[in-house]
Amino acid sequence: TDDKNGTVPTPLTNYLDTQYFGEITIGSPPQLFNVVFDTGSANLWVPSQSCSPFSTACFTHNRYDASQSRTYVENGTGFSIQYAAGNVRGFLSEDVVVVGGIPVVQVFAEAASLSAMPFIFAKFDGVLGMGYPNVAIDGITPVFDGIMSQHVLTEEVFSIYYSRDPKHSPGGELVLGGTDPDYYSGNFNYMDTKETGKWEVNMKGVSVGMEMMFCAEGCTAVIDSGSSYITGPASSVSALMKNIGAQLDESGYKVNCNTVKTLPSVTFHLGGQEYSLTWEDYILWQTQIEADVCTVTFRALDVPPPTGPMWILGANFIARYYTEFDRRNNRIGFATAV
Ligand SMILES: COCCCC[C@@](O)(c1ccccc1-c1ccccc1)[C@@H]1CCCN(C(=O)[C@H]2C[C@@H](N)[C@@H](O)C2)C1
Repeated sequence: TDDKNGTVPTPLTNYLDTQYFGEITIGSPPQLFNVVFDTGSANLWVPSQSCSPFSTACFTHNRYDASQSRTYVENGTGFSIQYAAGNVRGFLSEDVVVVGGIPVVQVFAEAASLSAMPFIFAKFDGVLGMGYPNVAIDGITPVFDGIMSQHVLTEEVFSIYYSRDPKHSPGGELVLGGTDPDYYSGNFNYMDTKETGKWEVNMKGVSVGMEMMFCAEGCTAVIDSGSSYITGPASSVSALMKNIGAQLDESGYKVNCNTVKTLPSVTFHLGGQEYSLTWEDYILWQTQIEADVCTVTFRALDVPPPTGPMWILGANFIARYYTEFDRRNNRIGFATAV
């Protein structure tokens, strides 16, 4: 991979279009970890060597061993993070983290306990939050802020490409300091983030087919590279699922695979532009032995006001629209992914 603005792009792995992650190293000599680059959070954590052998989720992943690193600095402050599903508990440590070829001395969390659900299903080891400092737990300076303060980036931006087809390689790419023209076509359309210091924007509405059906009076859209799916208010998502004839079962909304090609586009009105997803973008078609399964990659999630009501645009959106996260201008840019 050639050099882009002083950094090396990080190729990402795409696991079944639902988990995207890439490699970083921590410590000297470097210890390898696969992490989700998550714009919806702002902390770095990886499983710890000191985690209990009974913590299956921890035991089946790469673990950081402080005793093997000559650049390790003890901290010991407690740490815990609660996700929509799952939680992580541990303690803080400091060491040299290398992301996209750039070293940064970083305070991160060693996870001593990981909830079995959902981390036993994780194909990655940890999470590297790419969010703003004000959402960082314990006020820890996030990795990207540590990199920006070194003034090695041509532009204070990072960009994410997620592939749509697990068979293509690479499954995605993170660029620090720029964008990668290999993965988008046309121009970027930009929109300012809300003043909250989060990767979220004002959305003007959500249409199904030609009809504006949701968020007509405006709402918030979070652009979240750490979410597999799109989430929306439960009332809106259930109305949308009813409209496309989807049934909710224990693992999400399903549609009959032979109706899929007739499904309407779902359009998100952001920054004066319309971003449409077709069935190819929002249906996960899994060929199984007995019958194919077609999962709708939308989930209901109610976030109470004042934060909500909100939609979270995750990997299935980013896979269609190559995304540039601009910390210099506090804006997000979308271009058509190729
Ligand atoms: C694109 O790749 C996405 C990675 C998968 C995310 C995820 O699907 C997952 C699946 C299996 C095992 C673990 C995790 C997982 C769990 C927690 C953190 C990171 C990954 C998450 C499942 C629960 C809801 N969800 C979030 O809240 C996410 C929302 C996001 N902002 C994070 O903070 C947590 C997404």
